[in-house]
Amino acid sequence: MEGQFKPGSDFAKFLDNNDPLGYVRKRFYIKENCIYMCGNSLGLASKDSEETALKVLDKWKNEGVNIWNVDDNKYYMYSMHLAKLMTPIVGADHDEIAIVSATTVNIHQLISTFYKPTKDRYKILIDNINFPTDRYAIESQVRLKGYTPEEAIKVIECTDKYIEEDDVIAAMTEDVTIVFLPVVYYRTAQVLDTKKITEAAKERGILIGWDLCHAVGVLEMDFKSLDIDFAVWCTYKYLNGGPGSPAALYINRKHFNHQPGLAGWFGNLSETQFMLRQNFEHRKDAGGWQIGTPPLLSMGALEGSLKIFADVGMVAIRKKSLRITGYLIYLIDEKLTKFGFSVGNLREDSKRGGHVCLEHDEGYRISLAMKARGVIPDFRDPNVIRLAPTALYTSYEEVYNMVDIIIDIVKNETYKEFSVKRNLVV
Ligand SMILES: Cc1ncc(COP(=O)(O)O)c(C=O)c1O
Ligand SMILES: Nc1c(O)cccc1C(=O)C[C@H](N)C(=O)O
Repeated sequence: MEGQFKPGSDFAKFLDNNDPLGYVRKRFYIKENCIYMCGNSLGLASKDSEETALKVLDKWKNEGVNIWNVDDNKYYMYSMHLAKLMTPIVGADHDEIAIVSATTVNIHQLISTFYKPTKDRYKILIDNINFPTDRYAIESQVRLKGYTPEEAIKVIECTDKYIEEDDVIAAMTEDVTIVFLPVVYYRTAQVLDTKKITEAAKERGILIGWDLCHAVGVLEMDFKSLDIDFAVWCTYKYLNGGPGSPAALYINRKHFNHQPGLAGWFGNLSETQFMLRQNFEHRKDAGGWQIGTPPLLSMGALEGSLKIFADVGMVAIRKKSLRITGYLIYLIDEKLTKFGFSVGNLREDSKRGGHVCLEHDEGYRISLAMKARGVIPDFRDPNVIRLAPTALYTSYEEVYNMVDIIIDIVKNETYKEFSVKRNLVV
C-alpha cells in the first residue's frame, strides 16, 4: 500500500474526484453530519429501495389479495424475480437461488437437507471463530439426528483471529460428510480461499457449503466455476436490503432431486400449489426450498437495492472496496498506531473482505465516543471496532475525517466519559 496513498486531506479529495463509483452515492439516503461505517451490519437505505418498497405497498393498497395475481404473478414468484437480480452477484443460475427466510433458517434448511449421516461418515466440519449462529443451527441439526455435538461436529480450533486453509484441509478426514464455513470472517474480515477448500472437499467426497453473509456484495463470487454444493447469505449488510430483509440460499442444480429438510407449501410446484393436495410435489429448483408465504414488503426494498448492483457490477465494486479499505488501513498505519491502535486484517488484498478491523484495548468506549461524534462503527468483543467504508456510498473524505475524529477522541481521552457496560446491541 506504501506509495499508493498520501496522508493529507487534499489526497482524499483527489481520490473522490477520481472515484469511478462516486456517482452512486446520491442513490442513497446519507444523513448530514454522519459518517456511516456500519454497512457490514446494516446497509443504508437507497432511493431505489424506497421506490420498489412503496410499489409493493401500493399494490397491496390497490389490489388486496389480488397482489398475488397481478403483473404476471410477479409477487407470487417474487423469490424467482429477485434471484434473477442476484445471479450476477454470486455467479449462479437464477433457478439455483431462492430469496427466503433468514440466514440461520436457511442453514437449518440446507443442513437438514444434506446431512445424511452413516455409521462411518457422520461429522460436520466447522470452525470456532465463525459468527456463532451457524454453529447453534448445526449443533441442533446433529441433535435432531440423535448425536451429541461432541460426537458429530468436528471443530477446527483456531487459537488466533484467523483460520489456516491447510488446517481446514487437514481436518477433512474420512468421517466428515459436510464442511460448512464462512467466506469472510465477521471479526477480522479474513477471506478464505474458497477454491482451494472446495476442491479439497470434493476430492474427498465431502459436501461443501458456504456462508456468504460478509462476502456477498463485496467479493466477486462465481459459484458455477467453484461448483460448490450449497450456500446461504443475508441481504441486509452490503446488499442494503433493509433491516430483516429476506436471506438467500443456493443449491447446486445437481442436487435439485433432494427432498428439502424443511418442506412447506411454497416449495410445492407452482402449478399445483393452490390445488392444495395432501401430497407435497417438490419443485425441482431452489424455489422448492421455500417454506411459507414470502414477506413481500421487505422483499420490495431488496428489489431496489439489487438493481443498483445490476447497474454497477461486482468488478467495479470489489475494486473500489479494496481501494477504500486499503486507504483506511494506510491512514491507520500512518496516524493511529502511535495511539495504541492496530489493524487486525490480514495484509494481502486477496485476504481482505469489506471491513477494516481496528483493534484497541479501549475499543468499546472509543466506539461509543465515535457515535457521539456522528461516526457509526460497530464493536465486537474483545477489542474490535469494525469500520466498513462501502464501495457504493462512502467517500474517501469521510474516511479521512473519521480518522481525524478518532485521533481527537484518543488524544483528549473523551472516550473515558463513557461506560464500559455493553449496550444490548453493540
Ligand atoms: C456469518 C453470519 N452468518 C449468519 C448471520 C445471521 O444471519 P440471520 O440473522 O439472517 O440469521 C450473520 C449475521 O447476522 C453472520 O455474520
Ligand atoms: N443481524 C444483525 C442484527 O439483527 C442486529 C445487529 C447486528 C446484526 C448483524 O448483522 C451482526 C453481524 N452478523 C455481525 O457480523 O456481527
